[in-house]
Amino acid sequence: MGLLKQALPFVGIFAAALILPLVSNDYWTLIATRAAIYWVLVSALNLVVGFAGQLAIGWVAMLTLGAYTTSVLVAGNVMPPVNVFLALGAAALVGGVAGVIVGLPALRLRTFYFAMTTLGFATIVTQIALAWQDVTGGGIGLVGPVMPAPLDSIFGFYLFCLALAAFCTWITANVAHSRFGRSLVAIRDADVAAESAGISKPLLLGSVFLFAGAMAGIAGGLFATLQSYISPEAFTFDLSVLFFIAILIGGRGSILGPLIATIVLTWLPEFAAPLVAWSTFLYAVLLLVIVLAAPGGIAALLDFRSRRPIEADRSIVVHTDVLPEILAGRLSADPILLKGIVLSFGGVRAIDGLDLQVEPGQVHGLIGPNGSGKTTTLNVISGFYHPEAGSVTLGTAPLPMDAPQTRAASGIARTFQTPRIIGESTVLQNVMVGGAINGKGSFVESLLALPRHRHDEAMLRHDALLALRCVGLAGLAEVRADRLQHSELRFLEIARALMVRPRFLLLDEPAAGLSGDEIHSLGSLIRAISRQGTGVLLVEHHADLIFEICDQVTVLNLGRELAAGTPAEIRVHSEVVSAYLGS
Ligand SMILES: Nc1ncnc2c1ncn2[C@@H]1O[C@H](COP(=O)(O)OP(=O)(O)OP(=O)(O)O)[C@@H](O)[C@H]1O
Repeated sequence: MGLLKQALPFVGIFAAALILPLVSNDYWTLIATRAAIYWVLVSALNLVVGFAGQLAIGWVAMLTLGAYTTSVLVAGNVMPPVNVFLALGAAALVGGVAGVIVGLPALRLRTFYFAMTTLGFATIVTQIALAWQDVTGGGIGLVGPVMPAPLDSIFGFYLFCLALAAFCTWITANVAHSRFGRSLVAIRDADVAAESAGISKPLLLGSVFLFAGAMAGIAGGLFATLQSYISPEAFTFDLSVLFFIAILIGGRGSILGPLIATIVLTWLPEFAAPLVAWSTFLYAVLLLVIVLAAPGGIAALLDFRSRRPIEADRSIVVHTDVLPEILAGRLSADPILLKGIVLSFGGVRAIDGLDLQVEPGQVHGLIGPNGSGKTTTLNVISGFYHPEAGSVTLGTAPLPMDAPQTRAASGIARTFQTPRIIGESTVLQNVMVGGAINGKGSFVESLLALPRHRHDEAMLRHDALLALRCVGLAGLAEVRADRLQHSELRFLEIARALMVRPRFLLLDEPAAGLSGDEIHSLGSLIRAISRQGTGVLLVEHHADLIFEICDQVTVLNLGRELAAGTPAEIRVHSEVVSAYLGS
C-alpha cells in the first residue's frame, strides 16, 4: 500500500511526460527532452548532495566529460568511429572515474572546501576542452553524436531519454530505500553514529561518486546529441548551479522534490525568453524564497505525514521478553581489556594510566566527577581516540585504533552523551541504520532491487521493529525522529545499538534527562540486556541507578582509577564519598 502511494506521483509525472508530445509541439518536446537528460544527472547527483550532504557544486564537469567523450568517439577524432551506444558506455566510464577522483577529497575536506574543489575541476575540464583543439575542436567545438533510427527523430529521442529518466528514478529510489541510502543520510546527519554502526564512509561515498559520475557522463552524451553541436560555452556555471539548486529546492533526502524542481528549473527560463539572461539570478531568488519560506524544500511542503499530530501523552513501556530473539547467537566469552591507557588533549591528561576490564554478562558502572575521563574512555574503546600508550583488546585480540567503523563487526555498540539521531528520518529508519553491516546485498544489487537487497530490507525492518518493541517505541516507528521527546531519543539510540546484536554495549549517560519512571524502565532494560550475556559499560551520573543495576563499578578521578569494586564496596569507599558521592 505504502509503496503504491509513494510511486503514484512519479507515475503521474511520467504519464504526463509521455502524452506531452501528443498535446504540444516539437519545441516543448525538446525542452522536455532536456529536462529528462538533466534528471538522469540530477537523480544520481541527488545521492551525493541530497542524501550524503556533499556539496558537489561543479558536477557540470562530468556532463562536459561525457559530452566530449561521446562526441569525440563517434566522430572518430582519436580512433576509428565508435557506435554511439558504445560511446555512451565509455562516457559513463570516464564520468564514473572522474566522479571518484573529484569525490575523494570529500573524505578529508570540509564541505565548503570540497565545493570549491568540484568547481575547480569543472574549470580545468573546460580549459582542457578549449586547449585540446585537435580532438575537441577547441573554442569552435565539434558535432554531437547522432542516434540511429528510430531514435534520431525528436519524438524517438525524447522517448529514449524519458525511459532512461524513469529508469534512473527507479534505481535511485531503490538505493534511497536501502541500507546504502539510509547510511548516506547517516553520514550526513550523524556521522559518528554511522561509523559506530560499522558504515565505511570511503567505500560508500566512493560508490555514490562513481555512480553519480557515470550517470552524468551518460547525460553528457545525450546532451551532446540533443545540442547536435557542442563547445565549451555550452557547459556553463549556470548549468552546474541548476543541477545543484534543483536538489536543494527539491529537498534533501527526497526524490520527488528534486524531480519536480528539475522540471521547473528547466522550464522556467523558457517561460519568458528575456529571462534566460537572468537565469542564475532567478535560481538564486528561488533558492532564497525556498530557504526562507520552506527550509525543507518542495519535499517538506509535500510531507503531509509529518504534520499529523502524534499522541502527546506517551510513556515508555519496555518489552525485555524479545531480547533473546534480538541478541541470539552473538555472545562473547572474552572481556574487553584496557591496559595502561594514557591520553592527553594538549596539556590536559584526560586518561592517565587506566586499567579496566568489562566482563560479558555484567553491567559495569563507570562513574566520577565531570571531566574525569569517562566519555574519553568510551571513545578509546569505540575507536574514536588513539591513546598515546596502552592497549585495548577483546580477550587477546587487539582492537584497531582510529577505526571506529570496525567496532560493530567486533560486536561493540554504543550510544552517545548527546543522542546522535537523524532528525529527518523516521524512528524506524534510524534504527535500521544500526543494522547496516548485517546486510548482504551489494550497492549494485540495491540499485536493481535484486533478491538479496529485498531480503536485507525485510530482515532489517523485522529486526528494527523488534528492537523498537523492546525499548517501547514501536508505536512511533513511522514518526520523524526530530518529533520525539529527548528521553525517547535515548531509548531510540539503545534500539539502534541493539541492531548490532552487541556482545558489548557502551552507554554514555543514558539516564540524563529521563523521568523517574523512565530511569526505572531503563534500569530494567539494561539489566535484561546484560542477563542475555552482553557486557554493558555504563557511564552515568545517577548514583541510584548505578548502585541498583551494576555488578561492578569503577570510579574515575582526573583520568585515574580512584576505586573499583562492587556497588556495596563503592558506596562506602571513603575517598569516593569525599571526591564524588558526597555524604
Ligand atoms: N576532544 C577534546 N578536546 C580537548 N579536550 C577534551 C576533549 N574531550 C575531552 N577533553 C577533556 O578531557 C577531560 C576528560 O573529559 P571527558 O569528557 O572524558 O570527561 P567525563 O568524565 O566524561 O565528563 P562529563 O561527566 O562531564 O561528561 C576533560 O578535561 C575534558 O575537557
